[in-house]
Amino acid sequence: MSAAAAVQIAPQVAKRVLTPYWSNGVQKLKMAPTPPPKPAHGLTPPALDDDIHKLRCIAQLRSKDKAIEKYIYLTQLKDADHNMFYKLCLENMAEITPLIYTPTVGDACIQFSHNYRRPEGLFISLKDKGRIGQVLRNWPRQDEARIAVVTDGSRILGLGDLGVNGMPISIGKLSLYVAGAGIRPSSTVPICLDLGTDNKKFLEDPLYLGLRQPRVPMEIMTEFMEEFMVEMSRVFPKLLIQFEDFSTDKAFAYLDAFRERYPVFNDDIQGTGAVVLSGFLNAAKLSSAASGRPLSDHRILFLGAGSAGVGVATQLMSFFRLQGMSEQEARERIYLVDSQGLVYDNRGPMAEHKKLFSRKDYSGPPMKDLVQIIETVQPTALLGLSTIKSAFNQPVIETMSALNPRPIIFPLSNPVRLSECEFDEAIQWSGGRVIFASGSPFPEQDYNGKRLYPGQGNNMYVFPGLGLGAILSRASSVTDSMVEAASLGLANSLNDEERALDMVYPRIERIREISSDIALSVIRAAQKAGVDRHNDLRSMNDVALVDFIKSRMWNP
Ligand SMILES: NC(=O)C1=CN([C@@H]2O[C@H](COP(=O)(O)OP(=O)(O)OC[C@H]3O[C@@H](n4cnc5c(N)ncnc54)[C@H](O)[C@@H]3O)[C@@H](O)[C@H]2O)C=CC1
Ligand SMILES: CC(=O)C(=O)O
Ligand SMILES: [Mg+2]
Repeated sequence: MSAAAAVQIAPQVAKRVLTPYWSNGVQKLKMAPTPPPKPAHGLTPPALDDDIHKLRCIAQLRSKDKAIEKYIYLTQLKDADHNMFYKLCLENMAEITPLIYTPTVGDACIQFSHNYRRPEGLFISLKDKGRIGQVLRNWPRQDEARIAVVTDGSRILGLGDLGVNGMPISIGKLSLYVAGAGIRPSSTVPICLDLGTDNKKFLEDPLYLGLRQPRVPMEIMTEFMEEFMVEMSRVFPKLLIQFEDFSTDKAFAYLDAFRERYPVFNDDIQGTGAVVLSGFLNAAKLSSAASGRPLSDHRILFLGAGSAGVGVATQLMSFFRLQGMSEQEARERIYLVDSQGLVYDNRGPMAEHKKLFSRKDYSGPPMKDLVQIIETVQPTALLGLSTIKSAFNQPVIETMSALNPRPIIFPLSNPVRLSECEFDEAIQWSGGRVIFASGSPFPEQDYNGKRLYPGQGNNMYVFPGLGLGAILSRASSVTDSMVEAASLGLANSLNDEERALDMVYPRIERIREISSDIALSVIRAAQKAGVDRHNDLRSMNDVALVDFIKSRMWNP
């Protein structure tokens, strides 16, 4: 924020919007997302040098024992010197991503109200209904805004309803937009909506920074969301919106309600669908090479039928359809299991989002035991989006391994402590044959003298490139074809070395290169769908377009 912009904000307004309500004067107002200019000569030590300072910063980071302390250090570094923060991110992606994103961001959310130090992002609460536009106009960099990550805190990772403590998830995702796709930091807008919380512990916590009331009914939230989206499009006409970590009912409802009207996508449904399809395609190649089974013969079993599980199932189904299967054939490849067991028609009433994949070919008693379900379904792939730690136990993995020479097992729940299994367990119980990807990172393992690499099946591989492509093409909406293009762009981005190591996702260190490939595919898909508004890009060939994409990436 420029100094001029800072003085235009009446202090009492800035305080209301840019600090959570509960800070109530306890907190001194200080807004500084843009770093101050370089201090004049004499105001820094004589031997301060950027390259050496980088070593000093990484040493300070590594000197902290706890991940949450490292998170706090990095947050302060981002405030004080965002160039240095992003330099460290880009040069140490594998080390820093787990600190600014899952798993550590989960703890940062839980502790947000306790660790809060200074304003970052926009907080919009139920109390702002009727004047949301006025609140949005308090954002200091309106003209520059290109991407907002918006959460209502109702389902943060697998941690449940965290209310206004969900803000760090919007901040963390946007840091990955900057690091991973070169989105300019000043064009990112983290937003947390406060519609109350049903988290009893937070409601009783005197330090909790959100409204002290239960979540409002869906009808009231929908009126709020309508006003919010209209005002967002007025105040930020060039903005792409990513909905993040809304509870499943809201995630589907608001994606459906707004996706035709505004450039918006839901990361948990669509981003996760895209990233898991991509990893599944690479895993299926490895698995099919061992079993001789064609892609059309794979059967995928999901543990978890929420926004993420059904989002992935939908993406897989649409891919199978592109391969020439009928809708029914494609649907029949997929089996959902939720907290009540296998999802099938005769089980009784069920939520709308599960109906498409509800089985019609089973009508016996409820089937709850995962081993029994695996023996009945005989899946080639087992995907976990259930938030149930250790659900993929030894009998489950042994049963998958008895059925498949190379079982595909993806425990995708976040953060790491909710993962359905760990990498070393999956290796031991499958005799080293597992093809593995998880939502949060696990370390590489050695088994029988061979190094094995876990994939990270996390939407962080997709949303930066998808967002970059949508922003550069000025897409008026985010179509299914753009999401699919992002997924296939990622699947094709493995290089020879990664393929030789049986990896299903590329190394995270290559994220910039991957994001530019994904952005190219997304822009082409937007053009094909006719939703692009930057028509000059149409006449560029792919080489010129990739050069253009790279030239638009911000570098620290
Ligand atoms: N790897 C990635 O990129 C992503 C991972 N996720 C993770 O996926 C998880 C689920 O997210 P959502 O679908 O939005 O949540 P959700 O709460 O809507 O879905 C959870 C599902 O698991 C089922 N479930 C709960 N207990 C179960 C049990 N004992 N046995 C079988 N099923 C059970 C529920 O019935 C529900 O269908 C979260 O941990 C989230 O962090 C979400 C998005 C992206
Ligand atoms: C990765 C992600 O978006 C989630 O766990 O919700
Ligand atoms: Mg999410």
